[in-house]
Amino acid sequence: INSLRLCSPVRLHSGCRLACLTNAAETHGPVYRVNVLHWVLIYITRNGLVTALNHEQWYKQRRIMDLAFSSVYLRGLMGTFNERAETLMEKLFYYFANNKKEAKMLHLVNCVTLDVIAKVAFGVDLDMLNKSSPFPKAIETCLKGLVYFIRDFFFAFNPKNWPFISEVKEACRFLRETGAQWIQDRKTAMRNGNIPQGHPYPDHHICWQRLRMTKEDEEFMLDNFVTFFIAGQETTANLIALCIMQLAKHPDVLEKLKKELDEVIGMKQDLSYDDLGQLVYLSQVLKETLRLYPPVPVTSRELKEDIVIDGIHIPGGVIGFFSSYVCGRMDKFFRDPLTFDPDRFHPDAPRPYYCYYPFALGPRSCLGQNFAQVGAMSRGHAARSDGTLTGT
Ligand code: HEM
Repeated sequence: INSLRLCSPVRLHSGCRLACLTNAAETHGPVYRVNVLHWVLIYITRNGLVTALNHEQWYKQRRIMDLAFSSVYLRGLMGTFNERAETLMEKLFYYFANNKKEAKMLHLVNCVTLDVIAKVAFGVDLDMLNKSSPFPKAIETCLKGLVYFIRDFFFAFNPKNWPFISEVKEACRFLRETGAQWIQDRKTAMRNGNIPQGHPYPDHHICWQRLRMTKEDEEFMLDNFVTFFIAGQETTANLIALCIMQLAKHPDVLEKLKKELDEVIGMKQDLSYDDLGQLVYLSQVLKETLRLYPPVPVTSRELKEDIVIDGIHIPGGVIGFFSSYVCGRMDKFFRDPLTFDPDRFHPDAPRPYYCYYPFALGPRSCLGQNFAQVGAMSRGHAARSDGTLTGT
């Protein structure tokens, strides 16, 4: 309410609006009603990891998931990362290059990241590179809906936008129904003591492990089903696509990277987790891409107590916004900030101090940070200087 009073009645700042909605969700729980003139709006906030407001609930989920994303666990996923990178390279080589066809890299890496998350998190084979599916479009539509909704309070009231809003609702429904179906399949498999064809659900898949599938587990899974696809898929795909774009613009960086890949990987067919640690320049290139193009450019945190920053008093209770995008482009923090220069992240260079946080900082920082980096790096290894596929 305070935020509403502070804002112009015609167009609410998305920040104030978020603050207001966050307060409401905390006070009234996951479903609440807001009356605006004669309109009744029902707000539903789910409890996926990114959006969980209740600390206890978040902490419980995060503890389970931290284990699932640990480096010990990620080691075991290298097979899937390698396999999907290989499929992408085959597609690029045999289909696009051999037929001299233009490849839309963002679409292709979207398919691969989707495949990887579905496989390692849920044990499901989608094979998006070779089969068409409504999945990528549904995720894109949900994200677009989210952005438009945050930008403009009255978006939903303009009849011009109603067809798009129906599309967003349909996309959300599709994602949740698919999630519910996967959970149902899993339960049936557990009940029958077998693993259905095409749905190999051994307990080491991220989201099934440690879950007994109580009603609460099911809710948790469904919320996180959407969370992982939204939080983990597009972000990683954007990172890879933007990195490819930068490499195309900077042949010198590409050459240096190829040299490193040749030296570290050579003709080896599969990358091991330990190989990744040696791909120092590739990691610098990815970091520099994230500096200029952070896939999550803004994050927000509610201040519990009053705080003074740079001599300015900020009262507790307000929502503070942090932008990795803005910090990453400030001359004060990065000299000549618009120049793409991976050597800024050379191991001997001074480390950026609290001005570089593409995965956010603190306890609510990105759960999938290592996962995303391993995923991006294992797709980088195929691009070697001899132009061959890995292993051929
Ligand atoms: C380049 C890729 C990625 C980037 C740049 C990124 C960035 C971020 C950022 C900035 C946050 C904090 C959001 C906030 O607090 O407002 C976050 C949270 C989160 N991310 Fe990522 N992310 C990436 C990939 C992934 C992947 C691959 C997954 C999972 C498969 C994932 C899962 C999550 C989850 C679950 C959270 C919420 C953590 C919590 O609140 O405890 N992310 N991510």
